[in-house]
Amino acid sequence: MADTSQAPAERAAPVIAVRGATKHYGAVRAVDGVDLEVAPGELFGLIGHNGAGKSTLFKMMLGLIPATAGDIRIGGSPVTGSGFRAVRRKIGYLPENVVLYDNLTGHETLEFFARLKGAPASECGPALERVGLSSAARRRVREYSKGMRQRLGFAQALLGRPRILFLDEPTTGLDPEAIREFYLILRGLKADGVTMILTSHILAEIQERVDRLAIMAAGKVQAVGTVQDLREQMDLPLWFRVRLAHEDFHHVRAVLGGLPVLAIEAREDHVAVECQRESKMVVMQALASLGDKVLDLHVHEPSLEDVFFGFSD
Ligand SMILES: Nc1ncnc2c1ncn2[C@@H]1O[C@H](COP(=O)(O)OP(=O)(O)OP(=O)(O)O)[C@@H](O)[C@H]1O
Repeated sequence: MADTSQAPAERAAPVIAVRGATKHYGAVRAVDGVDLEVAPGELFGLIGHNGAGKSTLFKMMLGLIPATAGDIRIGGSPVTGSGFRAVRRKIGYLPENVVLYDNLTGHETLEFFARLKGAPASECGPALERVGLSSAARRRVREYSKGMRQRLGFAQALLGRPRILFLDEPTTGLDPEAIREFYLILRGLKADGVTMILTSHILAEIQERVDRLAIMAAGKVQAVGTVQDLREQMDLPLWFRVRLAHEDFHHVRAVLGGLPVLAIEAREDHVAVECQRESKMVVMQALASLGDKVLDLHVHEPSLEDVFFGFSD
């Protein structure tokens, strides 16, 4: 099987290249020898329990805190070098806790950040519109809900038309519709070739949306790859959910006789069949041999949550 755990060498040089990144706070190994590569235009997820080291790694990658050891390059420039200043202009960052000034309006807030970034003030209106805050642009931030504050934080990250986006828990406080809109924006940015790395605790949310992800635990990267790569690395069993007419349930047992299945359970309106991944096709063929008796058939792959607990526990 192809190794997609790291960006393949034949692809363009990685936008983010982390080698042996380490950050110690006294005895705490917040980040402990992390290697990571993010390819141009990739949407990369970083997941892990509270305190796993995600935000610390983000800050190191942005050159905001010095590493105890290791080499971190963004766009080929070491984040500690003088050349990083130019690269930084191409980076947008949404911190975990974005600091906003309650007395400013949403528009004034963006004007403030635009000045800091050297971005034209003309970008502020469109950025607010992009995150759905146009109608609240003249209201003071003190009146903003949690989700509106988060959107405003995202809008500031978009100022200056960044080519690389670091988004630390970007969907915290967003309602389901706003989360969907947020990922639509990311999809548009990805189509424009923007490279993005984001953290999230909502695994179901990022499962279908990131190209690859890394699972961090205790400062280390435990696994890297696509969701499917990680499923295969964990070798978790999968489930078939077979719906038949009730009187036909016994046929399932009959066609699966002698096959390497882990469990067959008759449920209220279906039969659940569990097997290892390598047996998936033989089990599927056996079930297909039931022909018209099968009313419906679903394969349930392990979720990212199943995989996550497998790697991080
Ligand atoms: N400035 C600091 N001084 C001392 N310890 C720190 C500091 N910043 C982070 N840590 C420690 O480093 C470890 C990693 O913290 P970090 O904030 O990077 O985790 P995280 O994965 O982002 O967690 P969360 O999901 O809760 O945001 C934790 O044990 C934390 O207490």
